[in-house]
Amino acid sequence: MIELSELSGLEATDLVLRYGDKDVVHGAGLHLEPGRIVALVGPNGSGKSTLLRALARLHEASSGTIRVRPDGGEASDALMMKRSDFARHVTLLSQSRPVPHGLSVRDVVEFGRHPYRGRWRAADPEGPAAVHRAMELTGVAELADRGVQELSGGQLQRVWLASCLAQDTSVLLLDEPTNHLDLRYKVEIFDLMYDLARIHGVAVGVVLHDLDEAAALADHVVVLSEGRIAAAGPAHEALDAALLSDVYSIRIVTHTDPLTGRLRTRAVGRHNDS
Ligand SMILES: Nc1ncnc2c1ncn2[C@@H]1O[C@H](COP(=O)(O)OP(=O)(O)OP(=O)(O)O)[C@@H](O)[C@H]1O
Repeated sequence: MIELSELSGLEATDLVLRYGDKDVVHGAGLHLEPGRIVALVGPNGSGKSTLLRALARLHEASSGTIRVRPDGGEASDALMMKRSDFARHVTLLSQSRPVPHGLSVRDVVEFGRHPYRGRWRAADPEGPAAVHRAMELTGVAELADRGVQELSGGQLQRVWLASCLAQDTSVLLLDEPTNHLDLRYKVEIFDLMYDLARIHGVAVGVVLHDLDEAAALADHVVVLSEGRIAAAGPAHEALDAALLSDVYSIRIVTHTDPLTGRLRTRAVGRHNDS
């Protein structure tokens, strides 16, 4: 297991992100700390995926800073790091990935070890154990020799997650990771995220649409609206009913579940205003 003291998180400040000449994120900041889960929520098109992709250096920031502290020492400018060095510290499970042709599940999970192999396919003594562990954690070990093209959407999602886990990073970014998953795997992936944060000290940043899931899972919730951070903090603070109603343009009510003490939200439609 990784020592907590060796780990650091990722800190982004004042990120401006654009497509062409259109700004879609206007100066957002985010701090992902070791051992904690940050959920990004917000309406469609509010900039969640773009922000996550920028944190993973898959979308170039027009301005702003992203820093990571790879070895527990001084924070480094992530944008200046060598790609392979950065990939040892930060990984992203993105929303949609093309299905590779002719590859087995094991091949795809092993791809997660690419930052450790280098250009000349150098030895990666920890690779086999990391791949095995990632497949066990995500429940895909029994699929190891199957072609990824044969898999269901949910199985494939777990294979991609296994590939990210094999990368063995201290920052894990997940864009709607429970898409396509049935109830069992959804709960298991949430449990896994919790364990990765709490036991292994990983800094987790996750985009979720379900506000109740965000409230249940995250230490810190960030509400994005039209590319700006509308609220941030513990769920009970950030998920304010009036603010959410404004952000989502629909009436949203909240209450605290008396059994769990967790915040629950409900969008009130025209036919369920009871
Ligand atoms: N490739 C692209 N080219 C141009 N504009 C884009 C592109 N991708 C996204 N956008 C725009 O950027 C804005 C933010 O999109 P983004 O996908 O980050 O939002 P999101 O909050 O993740 O949305 P969703 O909840 O629907 O996944 C939207 O206005 C979207 O139309």
